[in-house]
Amino acid sequence: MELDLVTKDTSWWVFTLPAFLGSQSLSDGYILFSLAMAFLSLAILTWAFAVGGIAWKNGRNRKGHRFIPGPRGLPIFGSLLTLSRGLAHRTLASMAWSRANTQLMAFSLGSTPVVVASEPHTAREILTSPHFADRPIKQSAKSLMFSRAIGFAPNGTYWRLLRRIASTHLFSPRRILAHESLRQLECTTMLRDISNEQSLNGFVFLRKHLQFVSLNNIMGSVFGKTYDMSQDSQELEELRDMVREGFELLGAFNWCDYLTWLNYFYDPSRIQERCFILVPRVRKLVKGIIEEHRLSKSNKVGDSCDFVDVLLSLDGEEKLQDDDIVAVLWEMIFRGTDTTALLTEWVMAELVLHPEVQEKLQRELDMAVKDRSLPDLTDAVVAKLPYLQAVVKETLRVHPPGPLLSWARLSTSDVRLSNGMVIPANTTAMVNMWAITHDPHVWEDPQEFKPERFIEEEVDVRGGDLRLAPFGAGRRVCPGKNLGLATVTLWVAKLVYHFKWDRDVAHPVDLSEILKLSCEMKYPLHAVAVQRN
Ligand code: HEM
Repeated sequence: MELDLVTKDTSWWVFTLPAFLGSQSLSDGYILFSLAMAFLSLAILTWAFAVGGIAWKNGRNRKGHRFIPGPRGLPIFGSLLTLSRGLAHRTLASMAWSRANTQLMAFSLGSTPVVVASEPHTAREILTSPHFADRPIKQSAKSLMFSRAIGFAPNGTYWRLLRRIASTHLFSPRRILAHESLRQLECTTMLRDISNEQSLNGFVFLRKHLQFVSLNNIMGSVFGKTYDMSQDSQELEELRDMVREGFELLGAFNWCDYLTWLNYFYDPSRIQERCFILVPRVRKLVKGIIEEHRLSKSNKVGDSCDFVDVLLSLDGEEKLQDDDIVAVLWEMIFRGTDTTALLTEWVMAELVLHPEVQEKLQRELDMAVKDRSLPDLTDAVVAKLPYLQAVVKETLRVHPPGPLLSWARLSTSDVRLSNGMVIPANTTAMVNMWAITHDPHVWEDPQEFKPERFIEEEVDVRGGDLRLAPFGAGRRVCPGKNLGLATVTLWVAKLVYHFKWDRDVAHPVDLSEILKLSCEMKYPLHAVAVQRN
């Protein structure tokens, strides 16, 4: 409710301004000036009394017996200017640490009230509360149909149906196992391509290979269709271009999400316009694949069918409209490709920088293959290798792909926390996982890359332990976590078993980050791959 009022407060002048500007009379000029001054004074006064900034006016953050502290930011903008550029997770962590606001900090993004938790206990209370099972939806996500997909569908019957279908037919252990042969095949192709590139250039640009293999991987299990880099160039290029454009649009910081009145005249990145151009292209491609499935009438059942077959076979109350199927499939391509590729790239960068860790891992992998007299590594084998698991966990700790857990939550009613603070309804809630995993009160030597810490202590990274929950937690926890972990673990195992990875002197490893939809290496990894097996 409050959000609506704030929107009205700030947008009325957009309509009246042109009339005033057109006026010639002196008295109209005075009126314009007085109104502007009145508006400014009101904004400054409201801001001056609102801890947390303008969106927390009228004591929104004082509903509990402890108030929620936070920075005022600027009048009208709140903390928008501070957080619109750079690495928001690091800026928010510094703010929370320097003000001792780690439990919960309130701030304003324009007219949107936001809280951020930077400590495991409050993070758990937020993520696992049924009152935070909704998400605020960005303009671009809505325009790109994501409100009909799992990630942004409001908590309700439709969202529960989608989660149930996906959990049973895409993410269950049986389905993940059924698609192992595809993962193996794609990985073998990647290893061959890496070897070729190394021979040709003397180094490997790993991101290109990881992005391609992850796209093919998800296309295989979701659409039952994979691409050959050398043959399917047109459709593949179209798909890659659409994914790239979608990432950019979803990841872009859009001022209009927080200052809705800007919509009328300010869209420097042309986000709306580009979304409108992208959607028909996505529809055309995905609907084409759906039609192919309908025409093939293969009636595939059981483990051999892909996710499109499953969605098309739904009947009765479960039956989905074509547009909803497109949205669900499109989201899977999105979530399935970036996270796994970029996490693997971070792992490999750390292994290049820490040769002692790489050697220890190689010894573990060599032993696993030798002891079992295997020709190569499998999902079942790698899942039981403690050091490999520890290396992946340590990378998730140092470089969580979603440092702010990618997509925020929205409170649907006033929520009282155990510390006495009350988060009012309609508040955007974030968890700064990066701050938690870099907090010296939570992790010893948090800046150091030390996989051994996970050998000494078993930590559940799938949402059970909020000291390290890179997949979120609670009912909106990432449904692709097991698939993501199985994929990354297998790729890392094979990359390290088959090659020794060294630094490339011409391209030093740089761990700088860039925060888009996920947090990526700003400078992609280049390394020298020396064949081992
Ligand atoms: C390394 C891999 C991955 C990481 C780190 C990751 C991380 C996350 C995070 C942090 C969330 C938000 C959770 C929350 O709000 O509590 C999320 C949600 C989601 N993820 Fe993942 N993810 C990964 C892989 C995948 C894969 C492979 C897929 C699908 C193919 C996927 C599909 C989704 C979907 C659909 C949601 C929305 C869930 C909902 O709102 O109900 N993710 N992921």
